Amino acid sequence: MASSEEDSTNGGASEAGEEREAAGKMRRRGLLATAWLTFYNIAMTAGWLVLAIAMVRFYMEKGTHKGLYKSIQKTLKFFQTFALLEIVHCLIGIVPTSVLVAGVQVSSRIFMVWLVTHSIKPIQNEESVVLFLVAWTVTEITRYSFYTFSLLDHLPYFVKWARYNFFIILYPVGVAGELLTIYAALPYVKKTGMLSIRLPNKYNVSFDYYYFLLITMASYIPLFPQLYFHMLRQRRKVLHGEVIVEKDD
Ligand SMILES: CCCCCCCCCCCCC/C=C/C(=O)SCCNC(=O)CCNC(=O)[C@H](O)C(C)(C)COP(=O)(O)OP(=O)(O)OC[C@H]1O[C@@H](n2cnc3c(N)ncnc32)[C@H](O)[C@@H]1OP(=O)(O)O
Repeated sequence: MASSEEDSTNGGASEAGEEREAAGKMRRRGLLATAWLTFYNIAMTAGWLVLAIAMVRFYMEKGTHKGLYKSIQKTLKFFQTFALLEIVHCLIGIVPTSVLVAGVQVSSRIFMVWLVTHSIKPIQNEESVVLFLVAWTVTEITRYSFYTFSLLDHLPYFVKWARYNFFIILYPVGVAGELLTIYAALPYVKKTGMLSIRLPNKYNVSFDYYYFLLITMASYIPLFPQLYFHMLRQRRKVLHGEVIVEKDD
């Protein structure tokens, strides 16, 4: 497997430059933050790997996706909820990712895990759930191993390539899985009135979860392209070295 060093076109000079850049990043971030991020990324890579293995094993043993979500839900909830720390990392400035970009990405996942798939049991066996689970799992194994290897300053070129190419397919697949799952939940939510607050009540407030789901689905239309084009810009910057002047995300 080629390494980032092999990837360089300028041989030794560029290699030394990369090492200086990595050392500079570590100094700016601090030893404690670097140690924490290394632990965090290794734990998250391991967590999503466990999830991937569990999914493959389930499918090989049962030959169906029915029951898959139930069998992996605890691991999924734990690691996806743990990812809330990513917003904290941005807020305290130990990673340079935009709080807004990370916030939209993580909160939409938390929403899918807790307020859709966990709460609406009849949809747990939908094929669309498998679609987003597979997209998320492959993405996260690649992303967290990319961060880990980068922090350790030994990034294999394949991991870098995968981080900035897989998303081209996996992002639309994941989003399609999420939207189809919410869509499948709509009739059940409408029929049961779950998670909704009806008037009259002593607080005089009403909330309709059915319409909330519709609004959430609609919000993918402006938000998803922004995340996708953000990733395409990152791809050009990291893989092709283009200098990109980013507007505030
Ligand atoms: C309440 C309800 C709300 C609902 C809202 C609904 C609307 C939602 C619409 C959108 C829905 C999206 C749903 C998502 C679906 C899926 O995920 S499908 C599967 C495919 N997904 C992807 O491919 C995800 C791609 N996204 C990402 O990779 C990131 O999450 C990102 C934040 C969007 C992009 O990140 P990016 O700007 O490229 O930067 P980073 O990778 O974060 O890197 C920037 C620098 O920061 C360093 N860094 C970041 N994190 C770490 C870390 N944990 N450890 C160490 N370092 C880190 C990174 O190395 C970079 O450093 P430099 O190299 O120095 O720049």
